[in-house]
Amino acid sequence: MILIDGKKVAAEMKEEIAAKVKELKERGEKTPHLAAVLVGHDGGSETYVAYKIKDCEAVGYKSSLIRYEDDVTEEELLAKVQELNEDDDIDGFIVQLPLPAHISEQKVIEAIDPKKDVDGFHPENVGRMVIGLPSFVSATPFGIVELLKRYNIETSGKNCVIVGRSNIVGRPLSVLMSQKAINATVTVAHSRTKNLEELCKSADILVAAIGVPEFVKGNMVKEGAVVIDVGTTRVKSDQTKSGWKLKGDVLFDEVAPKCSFITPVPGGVGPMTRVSLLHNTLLAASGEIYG
Ligand SMILES: NC(=O)C1=CN([C@@H]2O[C@H](COP(=O)(O)OP(=O)(O)OC[C@H]3O[C@@H](n4cnc5c(N)ncnc54)[C@H](OP(=O)(O)O)[C@@H]3O)[C@@H](O)[C@H]2O)C=CC1
Ligand SMILES: Nc1nc(=O)c2c([nH]1)NC[C@@H]1CN(c3ccc(C(=O)N[C@@H](CCC(=O)O)C(=O)O)cc3)C=[N+]21
Repeated sequence: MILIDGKKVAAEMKEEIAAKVKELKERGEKTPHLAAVLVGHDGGSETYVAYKIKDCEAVGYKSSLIRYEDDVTEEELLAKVQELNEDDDIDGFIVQLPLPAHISEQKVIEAIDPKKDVDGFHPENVGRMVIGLPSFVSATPFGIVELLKRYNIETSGKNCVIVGRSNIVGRPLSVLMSQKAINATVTVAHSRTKNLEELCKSADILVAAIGVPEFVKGNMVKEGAVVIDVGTTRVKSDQTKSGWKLKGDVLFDEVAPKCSFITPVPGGVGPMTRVSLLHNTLLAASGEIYG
């Protein structure tokens, strides 16, 4: 069993990005600038946005954080998106999800200029990705594919089962995994899927992206499978200083001994999501996607 070290791969990618930023600066070009919009005080969102700012500093980007309280109106938020779209200094920005219930996430996502949509959530980027055109690809699926590549994991002709069909993870990952460069045969499972246990057991590559802690048990995994655990659920714990513990969607101790490769939580997919956002920001700054 090989433990996939997402933290290490992400650190390598960060170094590659930092080197490119250094070159840009030496050529006298603009410093890449990523902005993040955070609404409210959700613990998870606060953590992820704080990481994003730290990551930007580490590779030499400029970063900005725009904060709103929970009671911000949709109008105010849309006006800010417009302002960020028009701000020439900002190369890319993200609006952290989830948003409060009175704000339409879809409206906000569609208001983002696709050229600055480094999350890859705008329908234009999703559509371009589906037909294989240059696009910003959602950070988590991009990070997962990068992990498979860097560990030289064979994907061609393999049965890939993805549990979860969200717009930010499961669905875009299913598209990437079936593309010609990857060539997996993909099945997308969800809460209405029948015989999920058997289906998972048929997977050469099993991806769990559901948000149900320790859902995937040992008896659901084929001997020699590659298991990618996307889930990150914060559960209360009296064993940690913070009072929280992060749990994946995979019951690691049962599943790991059966795997050829497995990602841990934390330290697997999460760090790859973060570095993929940095990757997309560099693409946005260089105009490589849209010219
Ligand atoms: N590590 C990282 O970088 C990231 C981690 N995450 C984590 O990944 C997890 C999933 O996130 P996200 O994709 O946004 O989640 P969503 O809640 O948007 O989607 C969850 C998906 O899982 C399916 N599902 C839920 N319960 C079951 C079940 N019991 N059996 C089968 N399918 C089920 C749902 O089915 P249906 O559609 O039928 O409702 C849905 O398609 C979360 O823990 C999240 O925190 C998310 C993004 C990045
Ligand atoms: N607009 C938007 N874009 C996102 O990309 C986005 C979002 N909204 N909303 C929430 C989800 C979730 N997400 C994660 C990012 C990093 C880790 C991560 O770094 N995890 C670490 C541990 C983090 C910790 O210590 O809490 C790990 O797994 O090792 C996890 C999850 C991005 N998301």
